[in-house]
Amino acid sequence: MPESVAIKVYGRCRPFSPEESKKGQKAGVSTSGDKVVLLGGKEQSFSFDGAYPPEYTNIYKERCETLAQRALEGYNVTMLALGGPSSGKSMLMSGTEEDPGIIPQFTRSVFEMASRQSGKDFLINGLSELIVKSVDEVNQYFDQGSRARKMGSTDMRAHRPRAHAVFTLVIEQRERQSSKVGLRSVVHLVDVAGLAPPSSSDPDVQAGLMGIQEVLNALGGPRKGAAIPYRASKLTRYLQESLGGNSITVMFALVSPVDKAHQDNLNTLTLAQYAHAVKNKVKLNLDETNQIISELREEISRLRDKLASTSEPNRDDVLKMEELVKDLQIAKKQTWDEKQRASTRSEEERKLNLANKGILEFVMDSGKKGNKEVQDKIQALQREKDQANAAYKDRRATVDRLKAELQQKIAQYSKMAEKESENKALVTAIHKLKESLKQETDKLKVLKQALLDVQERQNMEKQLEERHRLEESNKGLVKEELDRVRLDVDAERAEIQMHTSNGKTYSAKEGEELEVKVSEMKAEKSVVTLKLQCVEQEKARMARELEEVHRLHKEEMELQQLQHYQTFRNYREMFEEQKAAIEQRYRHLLEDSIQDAIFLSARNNELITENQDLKLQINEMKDVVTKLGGRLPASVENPM
Ligand SMILES: Nc1ncnc2c1ncn2[C@@H]1O[C@H](COP(=O)(O)OP(=O)(O)OP(=O)(O)O)[C@@H](O)[C@H]1O
Repeated sequence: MPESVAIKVYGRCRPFSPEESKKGQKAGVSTSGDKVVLLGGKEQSFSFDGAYPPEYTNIYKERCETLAQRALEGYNVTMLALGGPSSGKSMLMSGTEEDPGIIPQFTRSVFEMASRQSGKDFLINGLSELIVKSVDEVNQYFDQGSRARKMGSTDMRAHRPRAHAVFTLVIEQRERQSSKVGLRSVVHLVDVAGLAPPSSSDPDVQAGLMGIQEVLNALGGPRKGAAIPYRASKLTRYLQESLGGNSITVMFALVSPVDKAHQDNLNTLTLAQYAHAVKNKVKLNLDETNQIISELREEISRLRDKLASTSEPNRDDVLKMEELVKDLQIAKKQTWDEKQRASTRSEEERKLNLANKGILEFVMDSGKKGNKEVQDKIQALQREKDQANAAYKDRRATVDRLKAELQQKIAQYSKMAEKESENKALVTAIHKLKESLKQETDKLKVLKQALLDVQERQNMEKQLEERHRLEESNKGLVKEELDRVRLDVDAERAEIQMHTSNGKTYSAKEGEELEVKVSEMKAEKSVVTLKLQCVEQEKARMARELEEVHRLHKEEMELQQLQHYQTFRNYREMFEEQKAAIEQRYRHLLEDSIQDAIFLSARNNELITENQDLKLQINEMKDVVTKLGGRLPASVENPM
């Protein structure tokens, strides 16, 4: 049961800017308790759920943090900043690096709270499509969006209303060890572009502003009770659940402190007053995708059995089947696994792009030291892959076009052309198209395989190159070490020889020291040799691991190929069934037409005979009448 929850509204007055103070601008607003008071000739007071004076800095902690918890419990949440130009909306919602606003703080709370809930999986889709895994990722996307949105000057005197900003997080969650239905909540964090005179040149921004005003008018203002014009703008369509629907909504009515902003402040507070009277219908959002999918599957299988049991399928059933399959495809895209797969796919694509770039850089600076031949090979394979990709795309387009044409012809055929010759032409066209489709599909398969082969070869080459580099550098290190030991020994030997040639004799103590030195060097040499053996062993181990990875990869590829083959076979069987049904229908039509032709030809012969008999009778009558001296009427004289 939805729970009736009022939209919470808080007034907020920003501080005077240094420039405003310097110019000695007059104050136009004060706050007292839950009230915001507009000063001036006639004071106007507006009561809300709270009112924050300029010096207050703890709004997030006090009003927003608990909403992160509610969002994680499965409730939709909206936080909306409304106000005239330069009233402090961006400062409140986005803030600055030193003083972050509601959006960055809220996303941080969501991730922190989610990470504390062990035993649950979360899927957080930021900006509607991108699955985000960390606060930093969210912030990065948010910054990009903010930069794109900033159109107007930041000079407070020269404000142009800029775009509305809606930052949306979709939070999906499920329990890891349970089949319980998951939860899915949507969070909208909205900065509505300045409620200003219609000076904006962007009709979409203006439409959004007007839309919000009209919706609030109809929800809690003078037009209360009238139909709510959500469809008036994109913004209001998007925020339909936030205003009067299923969402816990908090609105911040932002006012500028200067009396020059009186009209903007009055507009803002009046609208906020309307919002204060609105009650939303809030409920827990269960993610029932899996249940819907199994219901659709059951219905499809029932219908399939029904269609299979009759030789003349009912057209409505066929249409319904198509609809159900479409629904199933849509529902499947909503599953957790599919979303994760999509997310992984886009992540892999991104990594691949970066990897390609990285390889190119590596190629450029490794000309001197790297294995030039292997690098050239990698580049050539990359080119081959690009070409194969392009060819694959072309073929794919041809196959898609042929498929579409085939579908069209089949549809035409099933609508039953009147004349047999047209039918024949269509059947011939269908056969031709089928043939071309088959050929193109085969070519496509070959291309796809070639593409996979190239990719695999490219990976192998990259791994070989890496191994080669490691090997070379290890060898270099060991060689350096051995050379050093050898040089030491040579130097020592040369010194001894020099001394002895100069007639120097060694005492027993010196001989002993020299022997110790020699044995130390021998030990050092054997350590280096041992290190070399270790490196060789490590190399052999890595080679084995690489082979294992390659084997697993190959097995996985074969499995995938088998699955693709199975899918292809299923499609072919389905296609063959449809073809047999169409041909059978065509044969029945042909047989009926032949029967009709035989019947009509027999009937025609009968009529010709009857006609001849009638002509004979008429002639006989003419003879009789002529004999009797009479005249026949003209119509009998000249029978048709
Ligand atoms: N709480 C605050 N403390 C200090 N300065 C603030 C505060 N809120 C807003 N300001 C300052 O007031 C000016 C206007 O604020 P802001 O850009 O957030 O307004 P806005 O309503 O988003 O404007 P617009 O809709 O026209 O883009 C900025 O210079 C901002 O730094």
